[in-house]
Amino acid sequence: MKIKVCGLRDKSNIKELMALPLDYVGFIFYSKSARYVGDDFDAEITKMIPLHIRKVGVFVNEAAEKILTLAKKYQLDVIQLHGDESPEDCQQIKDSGIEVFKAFQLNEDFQFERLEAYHKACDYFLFDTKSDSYGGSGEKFNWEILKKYKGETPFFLSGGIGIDDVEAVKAFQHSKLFGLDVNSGFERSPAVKNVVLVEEFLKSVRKKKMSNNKYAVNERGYYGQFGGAYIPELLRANVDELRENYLKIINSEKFQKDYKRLLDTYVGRPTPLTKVANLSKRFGTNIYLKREDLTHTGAHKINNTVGQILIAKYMGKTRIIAETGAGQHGVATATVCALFGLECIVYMGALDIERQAPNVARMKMLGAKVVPAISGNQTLKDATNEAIRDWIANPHSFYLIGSVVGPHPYPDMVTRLQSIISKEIREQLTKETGNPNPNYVIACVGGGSNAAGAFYHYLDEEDVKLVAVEASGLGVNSGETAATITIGDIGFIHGSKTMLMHDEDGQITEPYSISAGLDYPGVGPLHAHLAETGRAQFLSVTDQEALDAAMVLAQSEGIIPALESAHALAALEQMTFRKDDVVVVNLSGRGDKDMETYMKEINNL
Ligand SMILES: O=C(O)c1ccccc1N[C@@H]1O[C@H](COP(=O)(O)O)[C@@H](O)[C@H]1O
Repeated sequence: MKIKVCGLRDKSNIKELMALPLDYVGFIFYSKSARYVGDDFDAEITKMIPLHIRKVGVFVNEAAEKILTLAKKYQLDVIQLHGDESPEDCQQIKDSGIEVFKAFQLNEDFQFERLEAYHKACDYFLFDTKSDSYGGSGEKFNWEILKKYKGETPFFLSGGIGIDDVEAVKAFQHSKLFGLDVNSGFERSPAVKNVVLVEEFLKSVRKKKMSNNKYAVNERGYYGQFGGAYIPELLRANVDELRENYLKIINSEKFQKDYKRLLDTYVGRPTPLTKVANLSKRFGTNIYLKREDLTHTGAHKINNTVGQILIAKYMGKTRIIAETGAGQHGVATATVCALFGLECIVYMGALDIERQAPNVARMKMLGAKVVPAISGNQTLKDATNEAIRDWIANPHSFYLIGSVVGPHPYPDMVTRLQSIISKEIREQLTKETGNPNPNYVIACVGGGSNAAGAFYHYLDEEDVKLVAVEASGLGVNSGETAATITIGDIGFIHGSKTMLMHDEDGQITEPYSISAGLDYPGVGPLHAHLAETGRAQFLSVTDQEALDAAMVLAQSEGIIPALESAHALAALEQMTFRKDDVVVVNLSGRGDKDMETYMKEINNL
């Protein structure tokens, strides 16, 4: 929720307010207002305002020429029009490249149809109370009226909002509510705000709503209708042992201390949140990359293997089994087994062993035994079957799964271990913009572990739009795809009920994507639930679109992304953003491992 504090002019008061996480500050250029900045307002005052706080000039029926002159002098980012300005007046300001807020004074008789002519000409509306003055009346209106507002343009709520309105504000819901504009309700005297009260208001309004756990796993291991533990009887004891222990261990102080120490000193966390200027310019917004590519081993997978190896140790397990497709999870598992001196057996389809020679060599160098799966298509699915067979035969082993898939508790356990990603994003954005919540979090989805981690702390923050990007391979209808949510159905795979791709006989189909990490015929049950409830938007990106996006990032920012992450980047091309949106893309891994593919697929490399 964006917060604007309006009606400022006193230099020392403004200085104090600048220490608060505000989004907008407003200056009244209407001479009949008690908050009028005055004819000789010092332009140095607006210059000292940090760039991330946007400066709004408030005008009433003023000539466009004068507005634009003052906008230049005071470096205003936004013009708020509070009089009887027409859509053409708004458009004229907008055409000059400045953002426009148009204020409307509401009462029960307000005709919302009036707004239709303004949508194109305004960036935001501001709904204030109908009064004899043009604004700043300190009067509230009945917010219920806004149920009638069905327009596209997001709005600020305004009109006499004060510290006593915190609960009402938190309870008020409207899909187009963008921010709050506060003014006379926080004044010591005209144009001088009570900084302590403003700070208290900010904290209370932004305090994380008590999680309603709408998207969390329930005690039976389900996300809505998805999840559960559909496993052979022979596996029951192993899975139950893990289910009974994982939360106790993860929540223990000792685990938290050991896990944090490893994340900080071995994995290399926190990973940076990089604002990418050239990409931001390209998409006309503010793009940040969460740099999982900078972790040890070069991808987010290590957050999970470090956590699971600790859980295995605490459970007294000495033998680790894993399956791997392209070898990345195998390498991350072999890495932590080497670190902890544990036996490591990695099952891998015989065909994948042939295709992924460097990763096979890495696993061997790290001391793991790589066992070929020679049944079926000799790919990931067959490797998983072998790993499960091994687990049944060797119950003292720990089966280390690499994504938010498999029977409960794996999806929840892996999500929690990856949630460090969104925990850090929140902390880093708070420092950077004053607000922990971005407008968008975008991540690629195969099984879905990097996306689950990037989404986790935002699941109940409905103002943050979650975007999951699947690999559509050669196209969603080409038969050569991995876009499970887009073309799949409900079914059962790897011990859980979820969405998967299957043929007419119900057989799971072989997925295809240029990116090995997205080449999976199912998706974690959390993501199936996010898709079904509409909490996350699912987009799909072809091989070619991902390759193009990888080139754009490499050549505009000097970062070569993993092919998986390139899918998340390519989704930017399918979306439209506002100038002041904050967009976080989870850059799940680095591109070194994909150089062979890039060299094969991109001309002149
Ligand atoms: O604040 C003023 O004096 C003012 C004068 C003329 C136009 C707009 C003005 N302020 C805006 O009015 C609303 C509501 O303020 P309040 O909370 O009721 O005091 C707000 O958008 C101010 O930006």
